[in-house]
Amino acid sequence: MSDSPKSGTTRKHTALPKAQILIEALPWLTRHHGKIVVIKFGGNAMVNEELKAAFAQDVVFLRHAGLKPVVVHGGGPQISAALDKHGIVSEFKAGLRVTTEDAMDVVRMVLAGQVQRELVGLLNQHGPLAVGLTGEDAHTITATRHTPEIDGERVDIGRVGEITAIDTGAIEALLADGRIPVVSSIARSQDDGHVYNVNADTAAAALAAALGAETLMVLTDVEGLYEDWPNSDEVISRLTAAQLEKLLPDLSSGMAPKMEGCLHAVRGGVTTARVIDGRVQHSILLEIFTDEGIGTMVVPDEHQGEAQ
Ligand SMILES: Nc1ncnc2c1ncn2[C@@H]1O[C@H](COP(=O)(O)OP(=O)(O)O)[C@@H](O)[C@H]1O
Ligand SMILES: CC(=O)N[C@@H](CCC(=O)OP(=O)(O)O)C(=O)O
Repeated sequence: MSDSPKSGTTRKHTALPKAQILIEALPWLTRHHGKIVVIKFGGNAMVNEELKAAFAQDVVFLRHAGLKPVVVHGGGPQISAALDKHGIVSEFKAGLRVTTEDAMDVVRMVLAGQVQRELVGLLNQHGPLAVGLTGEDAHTITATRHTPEIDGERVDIGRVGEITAIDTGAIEALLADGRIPVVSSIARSQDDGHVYNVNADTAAAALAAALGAETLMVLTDVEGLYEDWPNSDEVISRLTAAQLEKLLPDLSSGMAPKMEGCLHAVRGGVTTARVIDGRVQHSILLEIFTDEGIGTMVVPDEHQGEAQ
């Protein structure tokens, strides 16, 4: 068959849209160059191997495109499964896991020894890039025992930490060395020396603010913040900090720490905080490098009315 001139023409035609895609990314590449992006990968978004591999590709892509990604991971469902195997029943109060001393050992083992190791391994398939640490390392996250107020009373939920300080030194040194830090949400208390279980959304937001990140991106298992959950799946695409603050008291457990985290981040100087659907392959790249922003974006109040 005379395929040579024809295939040459076909190659030119298919190359053009690919080049266009790359060129369209240019303004975003310029805008985000050198900026820190904190990406929280929720346990519920780690649905299957393909998604985890695509997540790792996206993060490595960002790094090679000149951004500075920092990964903070969750692992709620993975912790619950491991506790179940140990015969420990999972209980949540105010959206936080009631964490006994025995449960804390399991939480630490699953987050630092299992989920973090797996993500570091996937990222490092692309080169010697990822380094895992927990909030315990180099005082990255310091916490004190958290006793949330429920129905007007302080409630003891065990080894759950409230962040009191962030030391960004270790993460900044890794970023300066071209590495991708992968952080597990475990903290140590300087008061009693114990380790504490910290909600991963809260940890990601605190790190984003302390690092002066440009973006906080929270990957979860829904499209974003639904306006009237669970009755409708209408996603709120954009919120100012003030608008979000008004909504916070009505949010239920899964979304509450995420949206509180987004508010904390933008009030702490982060330019945008986004909740996006981690079930969509390459959602990170779509969000950062294209117009097709998906999910819910939170911006500081002074951006009210501005196009993003
Ligand atoms: N307003 C809301 N919009 C979207 N999801 C909500 C809302 N309120 C509660 N949720 C719940 O929050 C869940 C996401 O939080 P979570 O289960 O903690 O995920 P992750 O492991 O990603 O942190 C959703 O699957 C949904 O069930
Ligand atoms: C105190 C507390 O609740 N800690 C969480 C930490 C993991 C987490 O936040 O994981 P996701 O992001 O997947 O929900 C927990 O034990 O489940």
